[in-house]
Amino acid sequence: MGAVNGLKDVVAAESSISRIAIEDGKAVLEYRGYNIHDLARHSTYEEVAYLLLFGELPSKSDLEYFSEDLKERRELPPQIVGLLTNLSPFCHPMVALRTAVSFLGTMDKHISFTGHEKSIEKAKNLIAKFPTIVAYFHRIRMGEKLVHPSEDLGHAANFLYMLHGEEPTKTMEKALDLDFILHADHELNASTFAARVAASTLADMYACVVAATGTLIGPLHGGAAQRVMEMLREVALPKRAERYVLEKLAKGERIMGFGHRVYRNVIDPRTVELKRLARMLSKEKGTRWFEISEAIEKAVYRHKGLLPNVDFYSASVYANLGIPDDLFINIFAIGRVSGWTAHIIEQYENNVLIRPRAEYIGPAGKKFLPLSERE
Ligand SMILES: CC(=O)SCCNC(=O)CCNC(=O)[C@H](O)C(C)(C)COP(=O)(O)OP(=O)(O)OC[C@H]1O[C@@H](n2cnc3c(N)ncnc32)[C@H](O)[C@@H]1OP(=O)(O)O
Ligand SMILES: O=C([O-])CC(=O)C(=O)O
Repeated sequence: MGAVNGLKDVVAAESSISRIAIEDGKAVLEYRGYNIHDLARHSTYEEVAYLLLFGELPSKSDLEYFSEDLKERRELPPQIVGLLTNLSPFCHPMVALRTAVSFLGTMDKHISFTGHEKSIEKAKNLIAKFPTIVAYFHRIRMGEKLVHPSEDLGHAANFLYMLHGEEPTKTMEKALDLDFILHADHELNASTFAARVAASTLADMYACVVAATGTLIGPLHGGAAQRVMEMLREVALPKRAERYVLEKLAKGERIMGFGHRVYRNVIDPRTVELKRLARMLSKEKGTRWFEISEAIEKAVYRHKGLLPNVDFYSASVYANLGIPDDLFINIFAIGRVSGWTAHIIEQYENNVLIRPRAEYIGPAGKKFLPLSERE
């Protein structure tokens, strides 16, 4: 059999974490069997993180315990604060996050343990500390005083509090919580696959999450949302969307936030939720980001037949939450770390080394010439 470049449509692992299917012409996304729309409407990110890690929805007391546990793990060791302080202020916040994850590994005496209990501990630590790393690095680079984690606020509200230095409104809190839920997992996307490849060698969880954060940053994956925002700023007015799209397509360039490896000709169910959220926030904040986005969506569909992916409406959601453009990928990572760690644990617990083959297409059997004889 020939090579399947990009592993397109190759089923490369068994997993019981998220299910993507096309049923009756519509895309369905479930986490551990629960539909994303139900989770979006009725749960919180903490509930979803618990579901992804433990496989079942928590009881009320399980959730209280888990949420408290996460709160207690939020603060960063002074060494990590020192590291963030010493990074260059022009370091991309995703590079800062990746570096901090690696550094956290140096402080874990049980770094190489891959057993269930220790892995859950590491996962909870990473989920709890990701927002603090992102908010602290942002405030440090802006020359602002750190805002320490709150003991009262939930995961999403606490992040906005640490970032902006003031408690968010209920609408902002709910919006970011919903965004985290929608980004929490997505089967074998590139960053999760990278994490699983690392896990399949029994590398430590920090190494796996470093692989995932390093992969998410790429513009064909999580990096697209930041580029979407650059596009929204460049387009600036809904009436300019059509021309922008036509010019891009004529040059053979990709429009960021459109197209998807799995959702082909069907709308990503997360986009439906994010579009609703983007519309609501733009109205509430009185911005034009939603209008511009919708005009671009229509033009791209008209001229290329492509649908928006999860990164597209995320951009205007984040802009309306007052999040700087270069933190967009980090916001994705804060949501996705629960999925990454759940996949790493699943890989450890049913491990087979991931090592596919390549179809060799270079020259073969060439005669070796010693250096002195080469021209
Ligand atoms: C969280 C996430 O990772 S979601 C994805 C985020 N990434 C982006 O938004 C970046 C823009 N999108 C893309 O580059 C692609 O759609 C990907 C990488 C997401 C998926 O790529 P693939 O599954 O490999 O699709 P592929 O690259 O083969 O594209 C199929 C066709 O659609 C075109 N196409 C796909 N996406 C786009 C786009 N965003 N803009 C313009 N054309 C596109 C391709 O040029 C190709 O056209 P052709 O058949 O005329 O050559
Ligand atoms: O699944 C993918 O290929 C990309 C994606 O939408 C995600 O990671 O959320």
